[in-house]
Amino acid sequence: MSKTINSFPEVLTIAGTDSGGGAGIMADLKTFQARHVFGTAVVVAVTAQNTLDVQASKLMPQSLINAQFAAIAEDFQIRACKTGMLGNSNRVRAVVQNLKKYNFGPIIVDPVMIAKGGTALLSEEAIVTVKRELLPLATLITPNIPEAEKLTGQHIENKVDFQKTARILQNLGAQNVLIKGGHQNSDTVSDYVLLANQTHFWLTKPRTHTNCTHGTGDTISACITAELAHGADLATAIRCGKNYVTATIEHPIQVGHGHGPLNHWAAQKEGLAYEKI
Ligand SMILES: Nc1ncnc2c1ncn2[C@@H]1O[C@H](COP(=O)(O)OP(=O)(O)O)[C@@H](O)[C@H]1O
Ligand SMILES: Cc1ncc(COP(=O)(O)OP(=O)(O)O)c(N)n1
Repeated sequence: MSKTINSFPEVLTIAGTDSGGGAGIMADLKTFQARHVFGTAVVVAVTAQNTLDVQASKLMPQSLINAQFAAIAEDFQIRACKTGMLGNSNRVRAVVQNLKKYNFGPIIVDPVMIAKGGTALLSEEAIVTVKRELLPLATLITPNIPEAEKLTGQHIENKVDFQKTARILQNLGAQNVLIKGGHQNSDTVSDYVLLANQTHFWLTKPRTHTNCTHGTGDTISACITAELAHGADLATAIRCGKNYVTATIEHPIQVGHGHGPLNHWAAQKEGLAYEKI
């Protein structure tokens, strides 16, 4: 007789798909799988994308977004969730309404705006909606440098700028802030964390010189979501996210001809696989 294993926390990603398998919902689900949580998804947008560029995209009708939320709420006990590509103001509002309606645990907001190739994944007008309506729901917001600059109007060049910007994001309503430093021009990559209780710290790793960094933002936020669902405290979850994404970048795989995807097997090789099963 087969034995049912029922010890995987259930989590949710609310984002866009990437036909090339490297970013968006695809990166989230690969990370969830590697971190031993059961991943579900609300598809807000579909993109025709590969490692070279985003070639087309379509936003899902709001009724279908609502229906996906309802289907998940009816059948799963979501312990933590994250948002990614949300497209435009109406879709951001639809997501906000659903997040208020259902209790899906801690909300990790990755305010995805622009793909590596330069394509906008969030309309300019929607940035204000994210700021006013989504940010106050965020347990943690995880912008990269350009996203943090857009949300706050603050230019980020040095460590003090990171700190000021994180404080502005908290004043806008996000409880905790992680500003990712991948877009710096340096031999190390430093991310800055400001927690709700004002504890703050830097997470610094050597920069890997590779073009296989497609999906890094999705991956770190998905890993943090998974760890929170396992019951980790936020600081531990963020440190784990940083270790996980670093491992996936440090051991590149050869897929596609542009910005390659991450190696989601790498973290397991490094003994970072979740032990509690
Ligand atoms: N070349 C790299 N080497 C090591 N870590 C990196 C590299 N590029 C990005 N990271 C890390 O990956 C995560 C995502 O970074 P970032 O590129 O800033 O965000 P996004 O993918 O959203 O643009 C961060 O933790 C960052 O420090
Ligand atoms: C559908 C979709 N969602 C998000 C992204 C952006 O992913 P991110 O990890 O922030 O960065 P790059 O993929 O641009 O490196 C995406 N491209 N597609």
